Amino acid sequence: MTLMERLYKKIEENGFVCVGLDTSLDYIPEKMKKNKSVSEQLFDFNKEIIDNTKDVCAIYKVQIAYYESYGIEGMLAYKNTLKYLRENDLLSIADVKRSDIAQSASQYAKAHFSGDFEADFMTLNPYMGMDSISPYLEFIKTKDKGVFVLLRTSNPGANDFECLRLKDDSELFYTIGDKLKELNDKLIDDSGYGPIGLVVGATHKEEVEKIRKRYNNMFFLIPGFGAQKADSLNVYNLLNSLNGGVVNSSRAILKNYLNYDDGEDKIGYYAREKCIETRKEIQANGIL
Ligand SMILES: O=C(O)c1cc(=O)[nH]c(=O)n1[C@@H]1O[C@H](COP(=O)(O)O)[C@@H](O)[C@H]1O
Repeated sequence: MTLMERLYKKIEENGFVCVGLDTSLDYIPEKMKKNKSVSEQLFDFNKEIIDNTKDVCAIYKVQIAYYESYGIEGMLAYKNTLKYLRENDLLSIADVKRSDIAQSASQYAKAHFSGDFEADFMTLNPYMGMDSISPYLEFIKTKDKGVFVLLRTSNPGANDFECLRLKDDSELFYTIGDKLKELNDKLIDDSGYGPIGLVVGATHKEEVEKIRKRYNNMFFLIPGFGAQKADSLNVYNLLNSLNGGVVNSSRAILKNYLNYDDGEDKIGYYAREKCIETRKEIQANGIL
């Protein structure tokens, strides 16, 4: 089975939620931290989340900044989390948002598609141009990996550059999306899936249907639901196509336990409940 086939199978079996492991020591209860190194604290929290959510989510996204910010100890937890996911036949996205000249991009590809930090997918920033994306193709083809490229991000500042109007009055991000679609179309395999996905935030109501239609045969990574308060209807509209996508939620899942008196003893249980609730809220808009 190819990587994309495995991803679609996970979605079919477990639903479309992507659990974001944006893990911070600030969210980990003191009693769980006691007598442990920082890397153990972060990893043990992730393990609790993973063990309790693996049958109610499609994939995990590990946001690297949360680990880098703790130095070597954090990166040890990052490495061990990816290893644990791999060993348990679970899929991972390295949320690293890389962008660089081709030679450096090749090194990023090697760093995140092999060795200590190997993940199944990586997030990329396309603003340096297509030669900053193409070095990843070698790994995509030889190691069956995939990338998610930022298209329309969920933050308010997305409007600063992504939406700049070109001479023909179209917004800049559509030029980027069209180029990525062209590339992905060439890579679609016999199963009908391509390895280049788009990151489309669900916080921008106006254009979600247009984006979904225009890139109908591409897979979407959809952040913004949960802590960033995107409307569930936007998420539904972004998912609602043959090629669909996954919906990331990070803090709302990881910190759900804080809403309950017995939460500290049931961190994984409440993360699981939040995954199920997320799925239901989005599905309330229609059949997916
Ligand atoms: O690429 C991303 O994952 C991403 C793109 C985007 O447009 N917006 C966005 O929030 N993200 C990431 O998605 C996650 C959202 O986290 P929560 O807001 O806690 O659910 C974070 O890891 C962000 O870095």
